[in-house]
Amino acid sequence: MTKIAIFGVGLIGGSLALCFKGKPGLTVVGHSVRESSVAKYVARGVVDHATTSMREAAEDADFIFLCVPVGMLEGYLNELSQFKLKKGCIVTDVGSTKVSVASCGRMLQQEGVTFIGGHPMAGGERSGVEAASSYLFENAYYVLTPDPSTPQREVDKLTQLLKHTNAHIVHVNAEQHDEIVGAISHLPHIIAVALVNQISRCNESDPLYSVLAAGGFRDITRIASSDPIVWRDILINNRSILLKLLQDWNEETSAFIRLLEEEDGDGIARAFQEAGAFRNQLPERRKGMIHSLYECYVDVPDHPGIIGKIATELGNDRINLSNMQIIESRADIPGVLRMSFRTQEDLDLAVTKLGQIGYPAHF
Ligand SMILES: NC(=O)C1=CN([C@@H]2O[C@H](COP(=O)(O)OP(=O)(O)OC[C@H]3O[C@@H](n4cnc5c(N)ncnc54)[C@H](O)[C@@H]3O)[C@@H](O)[C@H]2O)C=CC1
Ligand SMILES: O=C(O)C(=O)Cc1ccc(O)cc1
Repeated sequence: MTKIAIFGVGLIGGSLALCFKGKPGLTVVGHSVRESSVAKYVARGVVDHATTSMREAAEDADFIFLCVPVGMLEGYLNELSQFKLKKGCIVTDVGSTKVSVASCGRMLQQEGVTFIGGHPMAGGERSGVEAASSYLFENAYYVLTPDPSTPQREVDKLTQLLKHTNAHIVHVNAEQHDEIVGAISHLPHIIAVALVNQISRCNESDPLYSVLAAGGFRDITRIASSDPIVWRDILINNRSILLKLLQDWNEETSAFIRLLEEEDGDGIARAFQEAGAFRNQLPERRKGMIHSLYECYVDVPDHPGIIGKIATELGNDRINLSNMQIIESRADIPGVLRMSFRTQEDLDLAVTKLGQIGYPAHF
């Protein structure tokens, strides 16, 4: 049996565990510092076995995945370096930054043990094992950052195992990773949080802000609901890159201030044209870092029986609904049902099916 130990069975660790569990020849052990979490992992069927003992989880493992917040990785690597790990063991992490962990990985100087940094570029604003899903990484990029001295055989072993995630494995240099991910993921999280907090302050004097912010504003700021501890650690860890990016951001907003002060309509239109041209050529179908919302809406005037009917019809066609919610439900107005799916494919299938059964979807 190949033993996989997962430290931190939350959104990412739990999703990896679900990708590996039940596959022939693999056994998955989860580790948590808390007894109550250990019981929960087993009860939810996410792992084959769980323990609060780091030694028990690590010592005869073939693969060790560190899936804890970025600020904890150094401590975990330090502790692992005190144990006698199995010869041939591969230790990897899933942290959202890669430069600092690469240097900590060098602490694992045991013969036959290899550290390879990793980052599955998929996730979401929810956290904890409750949000874990075996579909999370499907069609997403999974970055590995082996250094030039890492034996190719070990990189191949990890790549082979990660095939169970159905992600697309890519190799990126750790420095380049942190710069790009800083720009396309960390900076947008900061901007979303700042924007939501700005509007929240407006809302204190006029609650109509939050009423009208339903829908579009809520959707474009989804990532502001991400886990505070996970994101505290990411931003602190990548702070030098983020400080530079925020200076560039200040220049972008200053340029807009000037365009408005000078009532430069052509300049504003040009900014939209340039942004649109770049954005329109971004790849659409592959899952990016910040995941898309695969959602549609259906009017349900007579909703009590119809919700069950729609769920059953989609289920019969094996279309996986990830969430379903009535967002208007008063006697005097028609109900609107919001349906969320995990993939574009499920959404496309659902839209076709809904049309066939007389409930055309809108977006
Ligand atoms: N959330 C996301 O979408 C993504 C997160 N990541 C990375 O994955 C790692 C784990 O993140 P998630 O699974 O989202 O978080 P999570 O909060 O769902 O899971 C974190 C796990 O670490 C454990 N843990 C151990 N020590 C902890 C401590 N001192 N404080 C808090 N939790 C502790 C928790 O019990 C939990 O099992 C992080 O390094 C993050 O940067 C990578 C890709 C996507
Ligand atoms: O909520 C989202 O869509 C994300 O941005 C998910 C995410 C969070 C952290 C990562 O390192 C990678 C992906």
